[in-house]
Amino acid sequence: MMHASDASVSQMSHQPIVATKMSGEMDKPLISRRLVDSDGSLAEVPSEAPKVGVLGSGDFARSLVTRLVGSGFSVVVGSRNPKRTAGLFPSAAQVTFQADAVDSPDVIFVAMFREHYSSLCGLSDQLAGKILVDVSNPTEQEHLRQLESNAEYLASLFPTCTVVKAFNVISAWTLQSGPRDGNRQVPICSNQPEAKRVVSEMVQAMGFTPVDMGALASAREVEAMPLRLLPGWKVPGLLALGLFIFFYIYNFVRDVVQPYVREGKSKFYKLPVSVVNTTLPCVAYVLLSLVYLPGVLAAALQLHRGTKYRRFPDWLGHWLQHRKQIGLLSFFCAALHALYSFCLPLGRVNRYEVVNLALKQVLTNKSHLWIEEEVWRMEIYLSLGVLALGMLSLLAVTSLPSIANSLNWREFSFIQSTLGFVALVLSTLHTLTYGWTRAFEDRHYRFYLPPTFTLTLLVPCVVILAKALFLLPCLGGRLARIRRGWEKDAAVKFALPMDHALAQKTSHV
Ligand SMILES: Cc1cc2nc3c(=O)[nH]c(=O)nc-3n(C[C@H](O)[C@H](O)[C@H](O)COP(=O)(O)OP(=O)(O)OC[C@H]3O[C@@H](n4cnc5c(N)ncnc54)[C@H](O)[C@@H]3O)c2cc1C
Ligand SMILES: NC(=O)C1=CN([C@@H]2O[C@H](COP(=O)(O)OP(=O)(O)OC[C@H]3O[C@@H](n4cnc5c(N)ncnc54)[C@H](OP(=O)(O)O)[C@@H]3O)[C@@H](O)[C@H]2O)C=CC1
Ligand code: HEM
Ligand SMILES: [Cu+2]
Ligand SMILES: [Fe+3]
Repeated sequence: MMHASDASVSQMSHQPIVATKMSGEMDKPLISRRLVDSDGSLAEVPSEAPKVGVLGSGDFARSLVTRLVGSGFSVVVGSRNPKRTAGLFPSAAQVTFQADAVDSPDVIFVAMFREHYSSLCGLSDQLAGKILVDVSNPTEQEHLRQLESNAEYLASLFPTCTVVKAFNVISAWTLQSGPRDGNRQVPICSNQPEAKRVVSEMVQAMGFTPVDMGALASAREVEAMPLRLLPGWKVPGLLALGLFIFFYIYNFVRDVVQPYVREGKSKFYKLPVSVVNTTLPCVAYVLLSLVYLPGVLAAALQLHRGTKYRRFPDWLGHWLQHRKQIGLLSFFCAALHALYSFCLPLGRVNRYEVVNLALKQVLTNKSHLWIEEEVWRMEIYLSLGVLALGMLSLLAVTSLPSIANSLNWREFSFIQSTLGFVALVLSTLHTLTYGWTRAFEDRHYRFYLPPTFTLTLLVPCVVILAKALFLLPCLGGRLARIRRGWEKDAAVKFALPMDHALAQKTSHV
């Protein structure tokens, strides 16, 4: 049995303890971190570092051993070919044959792949009664194919051992560099609480945080954890991708196909920058409006129901929870849009167009090209775009946990809710001043398709109008009351169990 503190005590004072063994009990360190066990009984001060076995000599085994040695454990590695592999391990670790390695430690890490577990069956007598730690990760295909988790499979091969699932979510790299990089949490499960406690304490001694996941039946779930790639981002990511594809095709048809079909002009040069820079802002803008739409829907639902004490439908609850990801994706697209916009004047296209225009003017003998309205429109929409992006950057910065933690709840919600909405309004003005009268001019309808920006305006305008409506005293006051707990049917109805049963019997609504 070993404790986190046992391990760290022996790590810090390994030498003195070894020395005291020879010179007698009196010379033991006066202050030991753990003289009394949690149950009140006197705990033995460990006379030597706790011993741990590791089977396997691969990447994971090497990192694990390095970390274990660094955390004060005495490690013995079991390899099929110890001569060849000994050089790969820190010199403090003992590397020997599998059969020799499993004899003395009570805890043995199995750092091998599932398909090789059965090769250990010859050791089952020696392993009897010990704790086996399963660190394995299935691949996606294996996980789908096998109903039984790797850990349960190991347990079925060694019924006399206690299997603990742990460390599979930690990469070999994180193990080696210590818990400074990457995830600190190590989910643990096992059918035996005592074994789970022993391994939890080792996890802690190694600088990680154990998370109890219950019985070994949860191993399948624990093994699925590393397979999940950015769980909260899947739906928002697909949404952004879907919008991108839609708007890209739409703009491709309008800006490239239509001129080619109708006038035989080749405008394929627009594909890398121009079409992308018409697509990205539309995606950013629509995503931004989708961040604020669910709040409006929630408010409308509360107004309609006259209470806030009823659960939102699942789709709305889910949507509300994914706003952060949708918002950050919107920010990402908007930032790319800004960069692309800055790049537009750098392209050849721009230079040729400027020169051609200049030449045309010379030929038609016009000297001063200056359209006051165009100038103002440009200046204003650029300024609005920059302001909107600035606001969004503020939201993005405050979504970093370290910064969010330094704000109080009101500050955070002011930035996220109020300034975020201001960003939506600024983006709308940016889009409107960019679009200007284009929506009403026939020549901008190519193949009867309206200019792209007109498509994006629908949702944001609904959100802005709804927010304005909620500011009206009649609706806003009611909403504020509902959110403070007021209910439409003010009298709270108490139903005695008997009444309830009666009501059920009599009414068949
Ligand atoms: C770049 C960027 C980064 C973002 N980062 C984050 C982030 O880090 N974290 C995050 O959460 N969001 C983030 N978002 C999403 C978005 O900014 C927030 O969700 C924002 O709070 C939404 O504002 P809202 O006014 O629509 O909704 P809410 O702030 O939810 O409020 C809507 C209204 O409903 C009320 N209300 C809210 N919840 C309840 C409730 N349970 N019961 C009763 N009334 C309620 C409020 O009082 C408010 O009046 C980000 C967005 C962007 C664009
Ligand atoms: N690499 C990583 O970042 C992570 C790995 N894991 C898990 O750790 C386990 C080991 O992974 P990793 O170290 O990367 O794999 P490797 O292939 O690098 O190592 C596997 C080791 O298994 C040993 N072994 C024992 N019996 C056999 C056998 N019959 N055939 C082949 N090898 C055998 C070998 O050691 P020897 O030749 O000395 O006997 C070998 O070094 C896997 O279950 C993996 O899912 C979990 C989390 C992260
Ligand atoms: C530094 C910030 C920004 C700059 C410099 C900028 C610049 C531009 C430019 C130059 C255009 C015209 C593109 C073209 O000619 O095809 C444009 C259009 C547009 N911008 Fe921005 N913008 C910025 C920020 C934003 C933000 C934050 C949003 C919204 C989230 C946004 C949404 C749009 C939209 C929807 C269009 C119309 C696209 C179309 O239909 O063609 N912009 N912007
Ligand atoms: Cu989800
Ligand atoms: Fe103990």
